[in-house]
Amino acid sequence: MSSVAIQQAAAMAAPHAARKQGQPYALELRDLRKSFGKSEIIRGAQLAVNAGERIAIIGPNGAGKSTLFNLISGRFAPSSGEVLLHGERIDGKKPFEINRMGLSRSFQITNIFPKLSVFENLRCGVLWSLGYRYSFWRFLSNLHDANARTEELMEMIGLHRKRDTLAVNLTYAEQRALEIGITIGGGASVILLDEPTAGMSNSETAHFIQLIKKVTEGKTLLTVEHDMGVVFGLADKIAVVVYGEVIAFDTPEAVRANARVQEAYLGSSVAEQQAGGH
Ligand SMILES: Nc1ncnc2c1ncn2[C@@H]1O[C@H](COP(=O)(O)OP(=O)(O)OP(=O)(O)O)[C@@H](O)[C@H]1O
Repeated sequence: MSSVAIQQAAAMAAPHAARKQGQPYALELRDLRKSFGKSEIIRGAQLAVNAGERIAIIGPNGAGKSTLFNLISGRFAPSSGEVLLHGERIDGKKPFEINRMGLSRSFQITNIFPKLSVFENLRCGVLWSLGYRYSFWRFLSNLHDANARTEELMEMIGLHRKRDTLAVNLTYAEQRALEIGITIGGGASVILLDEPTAGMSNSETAHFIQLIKKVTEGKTLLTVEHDMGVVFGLADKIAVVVYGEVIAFDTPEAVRANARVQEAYLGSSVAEQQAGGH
């Protein structure tokens, strides 16, 4: 993506969602720490995300971005500190419990059922979220709603014409769209996407940024991202993670101008990537 396109996309990013007084943050990390053996990987991370904000988490390789996602989504329990979802503690809870509380993390493509159609894949996600696994009778009563919701999702992610296509026969970009459809299918209000455009061409990426914006409208979005075109096109705010700490959390413009960030990571990277046409 060219630097002009990046600036245009940044200008179009949603205005920052304001937090009403007394309302909890959609997601909050308080002095979060995680050690693997003797190595402390996350070192007192702090973050407070308002409902409806789109956040990109960036940082050098090995800074701890994926580990943060794993701590938030419940794959890892923190060594200490707190994770709050809409003001409720979720640290230490299991991934499915956190999912039920309204936070959904993108499934990897390997979690798409390759031999099921687009419709069937999406409906699995929707039915799961409606709780069909607890009761067959509930499953039957929910089926109508689930079908309607699935049709709506298919339209939203632009795969309605591929309704009966098996997931294995979709293009890579279509599979990633399906993955996002499954992630948002359950109606979660906080969505975590791990490098959603990785492996896509420039034109696919530009299209996908718009798709992500559309399907996460009104939701809180966190992405881990390396591509600065995606970061500046998608994010209301950027969290810069360096060595297990959030060293800056601000608007793209402010982060770009932040001396500590430039020194630690971003200055050269943005300049290089923009010059490189990303
Ligand atoms: N399960 C684990 N056991 C031991 N060490 C781990 C584990 N998971 C991550 N680490 C270590 O934690 C550090 C941070 O890794 P992490 O994957 O979170 O970084 P990252 O910022 O996502 O990097 P990248 O941008 O390269 O994906 C690395 O040194 C990694 O080796």
